[in-house]
Amino acid sequence: MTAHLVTGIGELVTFDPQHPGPLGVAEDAALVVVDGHVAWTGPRAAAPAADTHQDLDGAAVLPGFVDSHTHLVFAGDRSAEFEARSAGLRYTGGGIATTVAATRAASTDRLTARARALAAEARRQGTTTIEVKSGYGLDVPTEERLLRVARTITPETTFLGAHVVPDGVDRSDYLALVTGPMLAACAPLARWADVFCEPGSPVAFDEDESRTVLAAAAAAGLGLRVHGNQLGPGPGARLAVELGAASVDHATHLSDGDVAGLADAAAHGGPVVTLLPGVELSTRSPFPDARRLLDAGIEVALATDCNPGTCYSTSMPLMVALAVSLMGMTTGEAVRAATLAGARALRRDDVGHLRVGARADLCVLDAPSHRHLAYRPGVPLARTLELPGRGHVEHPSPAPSPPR
Ligand SMILES: N=CN[C@@H](CCC(=O)O)C(=O)O
Ligand SMILES: [Zn+2]
Repeated sequence: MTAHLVTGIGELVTFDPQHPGPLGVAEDAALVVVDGHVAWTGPRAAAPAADTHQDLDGAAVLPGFVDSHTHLVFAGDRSAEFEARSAGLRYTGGGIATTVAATRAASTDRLTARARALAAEARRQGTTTIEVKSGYGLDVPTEERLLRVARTITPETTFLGAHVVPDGVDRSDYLALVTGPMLAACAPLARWADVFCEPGSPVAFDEDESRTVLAAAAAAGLGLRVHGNQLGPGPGARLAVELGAASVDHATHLSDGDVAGLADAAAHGGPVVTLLPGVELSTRSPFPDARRLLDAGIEVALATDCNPGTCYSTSMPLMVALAVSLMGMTTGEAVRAATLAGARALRRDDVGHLRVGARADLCVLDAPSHRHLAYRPGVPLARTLELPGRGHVEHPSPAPSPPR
């Protein structure tokens, strides 16, 4: 058992109540890692002896980012759709069909290489835990293939057969496929199931359809997540509460009733609300009001939603900067949302913090404080700290326990 000591940490964000403030910050700090886990944190002057040592010269260290919502496995390019939005085109979800066609036509090797490149890109910016959804296959063999690719990257895989109804397929036939043979083929490869619940969209799913999808997934042993309230008001957040989902994502258009329901549920481990500000940036839409959710006592997470249609970014630092400057979050709240709350959205307690026993997933900033993530937007300050003896694995989390 080798102990590795990290010193010269100007500011160490732990979320450990033994250190001051809501972020559990130790200053002029040190951290000891044993067997890939945090064994000790505290002031440099009190650090125990260790076998190996590195010094960070005053850098800030945070838990690695937890990106709890991505669609990394796809082929093709939708930069023309992005460009058309600058001429006033509204996002409706219609472009998903373009990605589905390109993805079906791509080889598994090509899909794997691209997804792994995106995961590595995320890791270079400090992301150490990542969720990956299917949803650009929309037939049984391709959805299964996408989940097999996703599992080479992360144990946090999500079956999103109910992304949209594919072109030329009858809605009720597709619902039967998603909740029948497709679910049977995909459930063994996934930890979670998700649905694009957006009754205003002709391609996504309404309340009854979404409830049917989620109930079938829960019966197959999957934990639940919901894409809801993205394009307009709708039942997504309410359904997430009703069905005990771990997270409702997007949540841009919430009614007072939605917020009250989420706040009531928050007291009993109800859904985390995962905001995806890169989507509002890319689709030129109004940003969600994070302040309203935080003031109601709701756990708010931030994630990238990396996908070719609504946000082609793997950058958690960008999401933090957007949340602070445009969504009413403090830098501390945004850092919590990108780490601890992301872990809660995945029902993980081994990541997203640096309490003793946590995985030693460390994000180091080329800056003295977490505040610089928002203060210096667009500057590549964050990286994953590779520790001796751990080797370089893209996302080395072990298979987590079942969600429910
Ligand atoms: N909203 C649904 N799905 C994705 C976008 C998919 C796409 O447009 O390709 C999202 O989370 O934004
Ligand atoms: Zn999404």
